[in-house]
Amino acid sequence: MSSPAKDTMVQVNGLSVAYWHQGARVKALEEVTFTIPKGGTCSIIGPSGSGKSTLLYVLSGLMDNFSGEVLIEGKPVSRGRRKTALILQDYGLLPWKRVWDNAALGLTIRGVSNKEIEDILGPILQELGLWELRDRFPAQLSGGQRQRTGIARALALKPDLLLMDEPFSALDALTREALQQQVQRIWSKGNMSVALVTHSIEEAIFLGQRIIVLSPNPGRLMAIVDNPLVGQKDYRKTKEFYEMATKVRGILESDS
Ligand SMILES: Nc1ncnc2c1ncn2[C@@H]1O[C@H](COP(=O)(O)OP(=O)(O)OP(=O)(O)O)[C@@H](O)[C@H]1O
Repeated sequence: MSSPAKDTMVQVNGLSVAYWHQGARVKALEEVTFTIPKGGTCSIIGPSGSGKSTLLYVLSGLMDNFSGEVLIEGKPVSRGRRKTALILQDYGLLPWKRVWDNAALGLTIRGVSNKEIEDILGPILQELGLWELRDRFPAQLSGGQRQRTGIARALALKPDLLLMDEPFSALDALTREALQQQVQRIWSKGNMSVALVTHSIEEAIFLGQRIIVLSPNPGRLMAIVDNPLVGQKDYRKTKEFYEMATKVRGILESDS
């Protein structure tokens, strides 16, 4: 087993995953290798079917049927890791619970006291602009507000590894950009490692210090692009952002 550096949060070595479907073996990922540093953000981009969601399931510990090595903080990935949080596309909100209770759900399940929940959740809801909406039900929220509630729930658990599967895909362009900006601010505080799956080249570049590019099915590693200007003011409007988008697009198109 290789020994990861102390500043590495995620280390993936030669990861391959296959599913069985109607008696046939369907390859999802083949020999994928990369790392995510502690406190670093990483976008995972690739066409439909390139194994992006599969990769997140493996990192979350939900899927253990793989070959290769997956280490989180130097230890083999496991389902019970309490400091890993996963946010899925449908936000996972319970329709009969108010914003507050939906955001508190993970803490409630862990048996955290109401007093402690208040102390943890208050600042998070404030930061995400949800405080005034805390008594609403999900049906009374916009898509962006629902997504922020899902993010609040994950942040309340104080994860050191946050995994997000296309979290903004259902949102209109402006809401999406505003929310990207908001999560970028939270992440830039640097105490969390983040892996974000996306179809969007723009989103990958706006949010990931490192961009993992996967090939069409089965997903192989096409490139790891370092994106050091992430978080820079008005990055989206710069020449460098445009050049980075052209570079990532070129890599994606080189295998289609
Ligand atoms: N439960 C399953 N059984 C059989 N095959 C599956 C299963 N889940 C995924 N696959 C296949 O594995 C491959 C990778 O799927 P995955 O959902 O990880 O890709 P993706 O890149 O996230 O796709 P998308 O961008 O469309 O969400 C695809 O070919 C898919 O059809």
